[in-house]
Amino acid sequence: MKLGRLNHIGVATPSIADSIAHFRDVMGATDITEPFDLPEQGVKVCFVNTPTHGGMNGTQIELIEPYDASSPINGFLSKNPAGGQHHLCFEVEDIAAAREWFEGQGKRILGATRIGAHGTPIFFLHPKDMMGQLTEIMETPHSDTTGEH
Ligand SMILES: CC[C@H](C(=O)O)C(=O)SCCNC(=O)CCNC(=O)[C@H](O)C(C)(C)COP(=O)(O)OP(=O)(O)OC[C@H]1O[C@@H](n2cnc3c(N)ncnc32)[C@H](O)[C@@H]1OP(=O)(O)O
Ligand SMILES: [Co+2]
Repeated sequence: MKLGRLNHIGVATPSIADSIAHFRDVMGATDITEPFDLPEQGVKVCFVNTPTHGGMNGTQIELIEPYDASSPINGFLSKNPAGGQHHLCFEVEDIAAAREWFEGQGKRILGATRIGAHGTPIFFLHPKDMMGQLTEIMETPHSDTTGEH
């Protein structure tokens, strides 16, 4: 396994609208996507694009707000009512090979591999097996990927 690009930092928030105002007005963000719903993932999502560097897109801040009462982030927000850093997402070239690697390492994978907010396959690794860090693994978007973000 080779460490891939840090695609995004997931930040849970009770209010995407408040977080957008914060990143725009306090942090000076100029490139923020329109929020969109991912009901199958239980979240409303919005991306704050950070500046590019070395010709590469900057790591995104992925703002996530619970979509409904069954959202997987409700537990986190009940413990962290103001929100905060929720997960890290690293890119891999081959999601199936990555899944095999982490299974071989005895790391708990949370649910099936599914299509994430970038339109490519993703899975999550349990924080308790990942040094306390909820970790998302995402297949690198390629030019033919249908992802919108
Ligand atoms: C997929 C769309 C988008 C994308 O990028 O494409 C996203 O990233 S959406 C992100 C939201 N979806 C997920 O996070 C899916 C995976 N997450 C889960 O299945 C749950 O959140 C889970 C199982 C990690 C935690 O669920 P919950 O908090 O309800 O369970 P527990 O209270 O039993 O938590 C167990 C244990 O883990 C600690 N915990 C929970 N969340 C986190 C976290 N984000 N970072 C670190 N640790 C976390 C929690 O405090 C418990 O620890 P304990 O010491 O036992 O109290
Ligand atoms: Co994510």
